Amino acid sequence: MNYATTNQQENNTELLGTVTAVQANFYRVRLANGNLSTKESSFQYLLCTRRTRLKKIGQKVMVGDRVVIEEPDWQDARGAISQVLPRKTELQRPPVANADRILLVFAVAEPALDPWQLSRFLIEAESTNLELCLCLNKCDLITEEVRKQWQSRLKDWGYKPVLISAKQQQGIEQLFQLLQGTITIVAGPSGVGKSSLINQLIPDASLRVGEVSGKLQRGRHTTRHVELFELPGGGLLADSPGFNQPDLTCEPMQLAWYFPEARERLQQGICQFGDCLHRDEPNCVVRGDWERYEYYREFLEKAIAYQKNLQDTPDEESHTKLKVKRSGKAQYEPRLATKKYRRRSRRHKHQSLQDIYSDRSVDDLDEDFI
Ligand SMILES: Nc1nc2c(ncn2[C@@H]2O[C@H](COP(=O)(O)OP(=O)(O)OP(=O)(O)O)[C@@H](O)[C@H]2O)c(=O)[nH]1
Ligand SMILES: [Zn+2]
Repeated sequence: MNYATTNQQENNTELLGTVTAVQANFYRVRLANGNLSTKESSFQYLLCTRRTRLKKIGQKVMVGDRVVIEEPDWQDARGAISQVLPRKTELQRPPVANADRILLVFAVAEPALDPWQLSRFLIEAESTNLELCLCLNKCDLITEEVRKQWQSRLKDWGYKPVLISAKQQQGIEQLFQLLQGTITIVAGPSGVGKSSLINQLIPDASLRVGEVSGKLQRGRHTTRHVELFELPGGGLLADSPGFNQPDLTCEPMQLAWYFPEARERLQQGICQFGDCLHRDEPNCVVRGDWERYEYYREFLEKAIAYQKNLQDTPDEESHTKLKVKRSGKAQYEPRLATKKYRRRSRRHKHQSLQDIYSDRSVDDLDEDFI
């Protein structure tokens, strides 16, 4: 028995922890023996279930959630989650609660840095409203001059990138400082060096693989599966398979706010029309001579097309839907046609979005989807 930790219970204080992985109905919880910024990474983990009461009230438990644990069984490292503390932030793709920041990783070469692709990812990251840190990797492959060119170009976009080389371990210390004591989600396209960077940040590979249960092992590339890994200097890091194909699913009216250049203009002036989409409207403060304005126009058309498609064809895509019963059994049922004149509930709209953009498989489903 671990007396050091049980003391917390004897003192009548709650046993608190952070959920670092979720699979089916099990939650791996890192106990809070101190705060996130502690230098000692001697955290204890419990494999927990969720109290029936939480299921009944529909309280979901997400990775990143701060939870209260009851009846810890120290011998078998088990427990039960009895309460989920209020979330600071909540992200759907990847599903992470209380994340502080997105660390968007791109490479300056191999593959070549494509401003259009970078912008797609930036928009996706901006739309989360989390703090955004842009990290440019593989700086060992370019000259000082090219480095400066990128820095200056990105400054005009409104970003101050952290330049690193995971291979030559340059700039890693700067990132360590930044990530300390916070929950960060790593995102970026394939091949830019995310894994190499994570290996630098968390050199002890055993920290990256769930030790509690074989079921919690890494490597399931579904948008639903996400895991938090402990940084040796304190803080938690999540890889984000669900963040790798950004779609322009935001409200067209919101899009301009996700471009720092446009945001600045909107903060300094007012368009004549309240519903200005900053295309050809008279007296628009956003339209103008800034590098990414053309991207804005292009992304806007995509966002409009996406919203239109969502309104027109939510039910025609599939004539069946997956229904998960209270017993946990899943079965396909015919979809009912949505009556054109019936207003769809917000909850329904929300679910449609998720259905279209999650690649979850039947065995990923749990009772949260009832
Ligand atoms: N020159 C150079 N190569 C790097 C650097 N970082 C990573 N690489 C190489 O880039 C390739 C891709 O690196 P990964 O870490 O697998 O990239 P990733 O982003 O995790 O890729 P996915 O797993 O496909 O998402 C590997 O061959 C790495 O050796 C760097 O700083 N400099
Ligand atoms: Zn405008």
